[in-house]
Amino acid sequence: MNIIKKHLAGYRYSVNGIWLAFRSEPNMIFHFVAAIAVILTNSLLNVDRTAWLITLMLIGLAWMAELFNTAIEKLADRVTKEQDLLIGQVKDIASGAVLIICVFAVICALIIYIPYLF
Ligand SMILES: Nc1ncnc2c1ncn2[C@@H]1O[C@H](COP(=O)(O)OP(=O)(O)OP(=O)(O)O)[C@@H](O)[C@H]1O
Repeated sequence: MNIIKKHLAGYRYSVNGIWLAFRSEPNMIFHFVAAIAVILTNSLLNVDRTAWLITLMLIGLAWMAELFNTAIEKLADRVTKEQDLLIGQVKDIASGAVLIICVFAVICALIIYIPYLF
């Protein structure tokens, strides 16, 4: 019973983490709007099951990258808020991870949607 309680408490912390990221990171709103746009486009174009799977995975990966980026930024700010070369590099690399998944998501979206449009 204790194990189940602990496990369920873990979900509460995780959901709290997602909520905190939404509150502290404006980019999360962008990712949310992009996810809604993708879901609407998929429905309007009536895309096949594979396209749904790929786009949903990309949404998940983009959100995951943004959450890691937000966590790393917070940790970096805890280390120091002074200008620091390494902290700057750490933040740039974390934000680069988000950019990479977003660029590949756009490329995948073009490959998936273009045949449905023309
Ligand atoms: N303490 C620091 N020392 C050196 N450079 C920093 C420092 N804090 C931030 N920077 C630089 O400023 C950039 C933006 O950092 P900031 O903490 O404002 O993130 P942000 O604008 O929320 O980024 P993101 O859009 O990725 O969420 C970093 O990528 C880094 O290049």
